[in-house]
Amino acid sequence: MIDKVFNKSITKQFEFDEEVASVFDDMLNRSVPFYKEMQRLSINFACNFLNENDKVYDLGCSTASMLIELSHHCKNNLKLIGIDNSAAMLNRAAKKAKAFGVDIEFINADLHDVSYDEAKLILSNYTLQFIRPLQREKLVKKIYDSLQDKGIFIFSEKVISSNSTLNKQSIDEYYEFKKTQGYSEFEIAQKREALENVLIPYTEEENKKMILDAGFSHCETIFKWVNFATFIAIKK
Ligand SMILES: Nc1ncnc2c1ncn2[C@@H]1O[C@H](C[S@+](CC[C@H]([NH3+])C(=O)[O-])CC(=O)[O-])[C@@H](O)[C@H]1O
Ligand SMILES: O=C(O)C(=O)Cc1ccccc1
Repeated sequence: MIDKVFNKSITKQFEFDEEVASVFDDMLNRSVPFYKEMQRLSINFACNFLNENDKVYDLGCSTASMLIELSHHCKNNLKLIGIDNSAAMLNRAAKKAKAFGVDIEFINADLHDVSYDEAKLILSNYTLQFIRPLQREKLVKKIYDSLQDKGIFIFSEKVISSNSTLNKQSIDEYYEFKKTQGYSEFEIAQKREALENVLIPYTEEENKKMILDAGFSHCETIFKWVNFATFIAIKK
């Protein structure tokens, strides 16, 4: 379904509710520049590290697009687990996984409340940005602790620039992108307001510092378009 969520006047904060879930795949494809390319690159990098029966978590899996694509592209059998605190998202995720014949365990919970088993790969695309800063650092430490040795954390985030001129230009560039995707100025402004204080982006440097502070030995940006970035972190 086509995303028209912000075509009408909205006064509440952004939420991953039934209405957003029902149009989510379209929303993400039209709101995240090069979403499919980011997904393709993340999967290719991930597959190089994965072995038979490895455990993979997707934190904030939404409608499970990433896990379904991963299962299609990796030659190994994987144990896939998707976690999200939106029941509306997981309903759609379960239906999609079934339709594509992919076996995924879904956990409807807050990312802070889950105790993670040891995993080879943890994915989290565009989800840490919704976690309050102090909690975010704690969650990343938990992610680090849950990974096996040589485990991998691949995540994507909307980022800001520490240079205010470039930051403003980046926001303008992103809004031009949204216009090319068919969003009106009204829809763009409404969503911007709804996301205020809900989506809290870090700079690329702050993201890397958070990762290294958690104990990871390496963090690399594998993809970046203006204010959207994908990182790969390696546990020694
Ligand atoms: N504390 C939390 N606990 C659990 N889930 C959460 C929490 N906070 C947010 N979420 C969930 O994180 C997801 C973020 S969307 C991820 C896209 C996906 N990764 C994709 O690549 O398709 C990104 C976006 O919409 O920008 C939503 O499904 C929330 O319900
Ligand atoms: O659409 C936006 O303005 C964004 O910043 C990206 C986004 C995409 C999907 C849900 C929330 C935010």
